[in-house]
Amino acid sequence: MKNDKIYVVISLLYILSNSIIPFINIVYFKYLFDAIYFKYEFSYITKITVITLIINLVATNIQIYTKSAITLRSKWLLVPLTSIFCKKSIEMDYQYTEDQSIIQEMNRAKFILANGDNLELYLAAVNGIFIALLQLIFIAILATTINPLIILIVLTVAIMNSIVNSKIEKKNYYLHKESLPVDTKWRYIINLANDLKYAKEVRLFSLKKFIIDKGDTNRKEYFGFVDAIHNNEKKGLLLNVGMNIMQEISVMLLLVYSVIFKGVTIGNFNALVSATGQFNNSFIRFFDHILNLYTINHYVNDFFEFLNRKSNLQESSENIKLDVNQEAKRFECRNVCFHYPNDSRLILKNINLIIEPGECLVIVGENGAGKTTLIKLLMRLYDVTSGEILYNNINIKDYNYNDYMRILSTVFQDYKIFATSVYENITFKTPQEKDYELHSLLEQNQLLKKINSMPYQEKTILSREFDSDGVELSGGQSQRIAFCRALYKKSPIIILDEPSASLSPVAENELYIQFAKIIKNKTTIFISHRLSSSTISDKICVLDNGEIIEYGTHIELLNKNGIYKNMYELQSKYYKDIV
Ligand SMILES: Nc1ncnc2c1ncn2[C@@H]1O[C@H](COP(=O)(O)OP(=O)(O)OP(=O)(O)O)[C@@H](O)[C@H]1O
Repeated sequence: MKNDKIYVVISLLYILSNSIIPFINIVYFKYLFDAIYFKYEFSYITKITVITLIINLVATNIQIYTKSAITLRSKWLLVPLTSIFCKKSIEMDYQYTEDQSIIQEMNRAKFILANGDNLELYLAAVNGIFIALLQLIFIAILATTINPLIILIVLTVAIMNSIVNSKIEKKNYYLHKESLPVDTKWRYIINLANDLKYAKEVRLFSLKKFIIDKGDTNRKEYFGFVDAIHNNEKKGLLLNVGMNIMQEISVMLLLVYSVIFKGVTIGNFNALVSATGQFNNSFIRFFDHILNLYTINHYVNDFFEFLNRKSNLQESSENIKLDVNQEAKRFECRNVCFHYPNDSRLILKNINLIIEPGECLVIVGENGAGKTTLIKLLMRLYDVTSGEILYNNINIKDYNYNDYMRILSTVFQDYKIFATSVYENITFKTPQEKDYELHSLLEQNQLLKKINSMPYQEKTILSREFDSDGVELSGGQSQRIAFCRALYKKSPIIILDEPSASLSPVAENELYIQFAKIIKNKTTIFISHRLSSSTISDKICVLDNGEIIEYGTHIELLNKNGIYKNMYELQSKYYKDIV
């Protein structure tokens, strides 16, 4: 209704035209047979025939027009619904993207949109229910005026059939639900063969057999579910056929009895035969549609459950505004402890840390020490389990969430380059003729020469997926694009999670020197495994098993003769050895 009011009007016309046709025809034949049997005048027969024909003609035309309009509009409805889904997917908490149960819920919600037929089927089921219901009402009224017992028999059998079918559909929905993760896994496996991201690993580690065997094992498991679904359907069909045969025999016997002993006319006999057939058909369709609706409704429920999923981030009534143009302020972690929602293991324990405005802090530590997790908390991708994080002496939960996101810029370890132009990849704006800011950023990050050599300079698409003139950048070049993106955002705080992972040591060194020039007054927090980066930092924080074990300047930590000094000396020894 919200997205397409005309659809509702068209549907009403469609429902009315479809439900009236069978009823009119049964009534027509009733009068026709009686007219022939009782030898009515020919003009009477002509009159009822012409009226029936006109009604049929008008109703059929409406039916044809509305049916095609409905098909078209149901397809169109996919567009606004997909937008709603995309909007929610983007707005939902980041932490949900790491939660398997929510990823599964999202996949089930996608089911209604993924294949346009599902939405069409859903809408057709809604219309079908109303059509069948109106047909049932018309025919029941007609048949009851002649012999109510017949409707009773047909109704009983139809209800029994429907109960059997609904039980089977319910079982099948749960089987299908169970089969979905298996199917998703299969899609992931076959994707490994086609997705060029994995092309190198697949070839170098001879993964052909590994992938195909895994795919085959998975399919066997999946077909176990498909088999069970088919067996259920077979059982249901057998029961339906048995009950229908019994119903037809008893109705026929009753009708013959009514004609011989109860004086039912030949017109009424014919009307009852047609009415029971039609009633049966309409009832089966009515329940078929209800079942379809019931089954798809599970997915529609998943769709709405996903849309209605509330944010897990703790809301604060404060909603304090932040100005993105303001200078950086002080960050403070006070007794911060954290565990992930699906795991009670404490990943961060009593973190106390101050990051002064404009300071450059490097977080170092072994794999799994909790560095990225600490950054996720600073970025409010997760809320702390206990303790608090303050920005400008105010708990970060009290700021308007979108404002808070705006003051942060990030380059992740697994940053993504989008299949769009250099310009859009950095600015996320529609291209302008001359963007001097972008130009100088490209220059500072040593990308200008490369970009100028591309077929359409900054308008060149950074992928060959849709465009043969597109360009695939190297890891280091892509990382520089990600840097430009973070700097173009002009936020006072920059967070970098292993920003130099794809750079050579020389390039890394150059990047840090330039970076130090560019960031000037910004607060910078970054994770790095290469300790050469820590020489440009103001402070270093060493994390071990979720705890800060050392904190201070590069010189202070070297003098401390602790873990940092060991790590640093080990790494510089490698560099020297290489040299
Ligand atoms: N979404 C998650 N759910 C549950 N546990 C997680 C999640 N993400 C990370 N962890 C766990 O938290 C711990 C710390 O991970 P984190 O990524 O913060 O470490 P890190 O110091 O950044 O490691 P690395 O240097 O390898 O990137 C690890 O034991 C990891 O398994």
